[in-house]
Amino acid sequence: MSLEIKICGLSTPETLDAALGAGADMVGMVFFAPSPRHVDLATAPALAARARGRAGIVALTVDADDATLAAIVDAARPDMLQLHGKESPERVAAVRARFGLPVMKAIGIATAADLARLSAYADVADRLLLDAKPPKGALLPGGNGVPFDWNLLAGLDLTRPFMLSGGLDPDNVGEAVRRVRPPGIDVSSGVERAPGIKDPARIAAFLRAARAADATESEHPTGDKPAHTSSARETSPS
Ligand SMILES: O=C(O)c1ccccc1N[C@@H]1O[C@H](COP(=O)(O)O)[C@@H](O)[C@H]1O
Repeated sequence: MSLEIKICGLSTPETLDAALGAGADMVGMVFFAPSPRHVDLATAPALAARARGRAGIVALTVDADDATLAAIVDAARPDMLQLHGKESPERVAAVRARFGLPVMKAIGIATAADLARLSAYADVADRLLLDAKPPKGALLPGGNGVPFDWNLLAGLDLTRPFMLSGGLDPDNVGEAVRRVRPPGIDVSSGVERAPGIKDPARIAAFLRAARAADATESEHPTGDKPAHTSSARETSPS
């Protein structure tokens, strides 16, 4: 299965087209007012219509209540919900049941202790997004452009597919793909020229570098099969 690539925080038709044209598998819209990438409910339908059928549409929310989620689902008709706040496993399960959409739960990683939280979420989410924990004082829970120590993922054995994120950019994504060999990757600020302003050239460079590393790794693996693939199933939580 080839690497799935998500470009997140797209908020204009031009940059959305850049991501689609460069071959992104998923495109993310951020519904979180403090973010410079925030998309409002009036803008979302046209953006989503542009992407529909060409890439998976992911709606990113942060600790949103049911009414807010309902409005977002109504406006964007996403293919997947990304929960990027402090949602508990119970809340993830409830959102999934209520909206009937696959859910990707973001988990902040800073130390090995953070990995202990993964299995509870793997039981209820369709996918996990392994992101860096926000730096102290950060205004956003994600989209901060900081990586975490990928060595922490060595030997990880997950029952769900995951996406690697946090501080990826066109220069480091090849190394990330070769070292971690994640099923998917996600990027936001690393393909911007300024906070919230996506750069079509950086989007294309990111996809090129990631695809090249994935192709090389598939043809000439440089290491052992990563442990996280040993039991990962493409099934959904019941
Ligand atoms: O992008 C945002 O503005 C954002 C806001 C609130 C929560 C998450 C957000 N983005 C997600 O964070 C990861 C990592 O971002 P980055 O690549 O390090 O900038 C990104 O993939 C988004 O899914």
